[in-house]
Amino acid sequence: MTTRVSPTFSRIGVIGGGAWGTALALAALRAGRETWLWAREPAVVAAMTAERENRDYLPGVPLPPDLRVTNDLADIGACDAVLLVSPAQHARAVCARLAPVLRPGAPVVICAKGIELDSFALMSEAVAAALPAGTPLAILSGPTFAAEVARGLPTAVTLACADAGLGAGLVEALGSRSFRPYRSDDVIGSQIGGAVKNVLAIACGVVEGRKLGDNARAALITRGLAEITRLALALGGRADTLMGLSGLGDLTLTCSSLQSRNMSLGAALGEGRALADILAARRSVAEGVYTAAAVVGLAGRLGVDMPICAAVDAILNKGASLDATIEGLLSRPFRGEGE
Ligand SMILES: NC(=O)C1=CN([C@@H]2O[C@H](COP(=O)(O)OP(=O)(O)OC[C@H]3O[C@@H](n4cnc5c(N)ncnc54)[C@H](O)[C@@H]3O)[C@@H](O)[C@H]2O)C=CC1
Ligand SMILES: O=C(CO)COP(=O)(O)O
Repeated sequence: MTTRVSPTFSRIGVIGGGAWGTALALAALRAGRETWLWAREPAVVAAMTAERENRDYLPGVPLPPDLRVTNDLADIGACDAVLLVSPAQHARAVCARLAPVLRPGAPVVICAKGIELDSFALMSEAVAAALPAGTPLAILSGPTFAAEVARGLPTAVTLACADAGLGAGLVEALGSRSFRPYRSDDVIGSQIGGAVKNVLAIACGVVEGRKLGDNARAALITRGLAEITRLALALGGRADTLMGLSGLGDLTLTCSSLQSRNMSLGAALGEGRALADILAARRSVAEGVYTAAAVVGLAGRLGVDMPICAAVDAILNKGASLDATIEGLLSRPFRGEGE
């Protein structure tokens, strides 16, 4: 159902004291909202409160005194709208903890990018199953390195919501000169771009690490977009969404910069480092590592061909050799570009 009047949201709660949750909290503050940031680790809350900096996940960015930091989910549940910024594999569990304290009718904006490993559920499905029935949901996705958003550099995102009035209210609440949300009603398509581009960024990182060249990276981006679009269409998303910020926009960003945790992980793999060693040296999440298997499972269930994602999954999870997997991709039969 579409609400007629855009609701106003004066108090925003952000779940997730990682880089992106912290950056989004700063964006909400800049938009003029009272903002609460929940971090899971008491030590991170204590450090953010005392030092006014998130040294663990977003070092070097001062946190203004009016950012409220909390370890109590009830503070978030009392807000007018909630941004969910936990890693995708933990989103369902965090929502189960939020559910009993969530203000009835408060919308939850999903900002995590990924597909659940065990269930192959999209974030909207996993989160809806854990929250009270009827909780309004929206998706925020797009080309957004947290460190740049945190510094107030110009950024545009897709904000997708089935309810146009609610979507417009959330855009008003979160938007500012430097953080520009564009409305959409495609909650499926806007999730697929953000989830799958992380897997493709690992592939582009491998190309970088193996020194296969810029042509190969452009080919992967383009054929990767074809894979994303096929999956989104099979799930009921729209192709035009994938040509927008949450699709092409995010794919281009993440596949072109070693600022991306996914691309840099792929580059390290391409240089010959072992996945376990790369992961052991990081605290931050590289969602593509988990979404690779989920996307391949989901695509298999739907009969969608996703050879690049399957190649990444084979390298990460099935012990496939890098060179043999690259050779396998290059030896595929020639086909029409639109097939
Ligand atoms: N960092 C970025 O530039 C962007 C990140 N995102 C997405 O935002 C989501 C969160 O990523 P970041 O903030 O970058 O994370 P991060 O890598 O900076 O930090 C890891 C986060 O995971 C949390 N965590 C670890 N174990 C957990 C558990 N068992 N339950 C709940 N939370 C747990 C930590 O508390 C921490 O907040 C991901 O889905 C990511 O793809 C989306 C856009 C930009
Ligand atoms: O989602 C992102 C940019 O839009 C962040 O990408 P990484 O998680 O690969 O750093």
